[in-house]
Amino acid sequence: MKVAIASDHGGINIRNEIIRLLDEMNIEYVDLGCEGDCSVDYPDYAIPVAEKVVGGECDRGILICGTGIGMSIAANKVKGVRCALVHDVFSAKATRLHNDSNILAMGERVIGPGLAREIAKTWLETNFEGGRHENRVKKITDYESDQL
Ligand SMILES: O=C(CO)[C@H](O)[C@H](O)[C@H](O)COP(=O)(O)O
Repeated sequence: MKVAIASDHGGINIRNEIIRLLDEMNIEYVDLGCEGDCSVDYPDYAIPVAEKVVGGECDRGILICGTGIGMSIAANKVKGVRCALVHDVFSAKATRLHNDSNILAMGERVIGPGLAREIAKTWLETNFEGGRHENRVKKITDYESDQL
């Protein structure tokens, strides 16, 4: 598995924590910033991560900003992205099992690094359940295909 990861200035500490986790899990990753700690715009980071995932260069993406909301909104504009904004371990597991989410968004002004690490670990280790969920996800991708 290869992961694309990025944050804005509001998510640097959790991004560093998740990079440590990826190293411990021997998961390959590409870090798309942000560099330094000055104020940046979350779409400039969400969209490149999303494009790496839907383009096939990476299998999954992880995005962190202050709330995770801006990152998830921006990433979900990219066709093929199913970005889940998650702040608890139950939802991290459920969104992989049921939604086959391919990007995880979290907010550093919402949760601490310890919980973020548990969420990311669970999300990375959980496989899509398929079955009844296949057709539900297909309805989303079919809708996307019908868009311009
Ligand atoms: O986009 C966001 C909210 O939806 C992120 O939380 C950003 O990190 C946040 O908006 C940045 O805010 P700041 O006041 O410019 O640091």
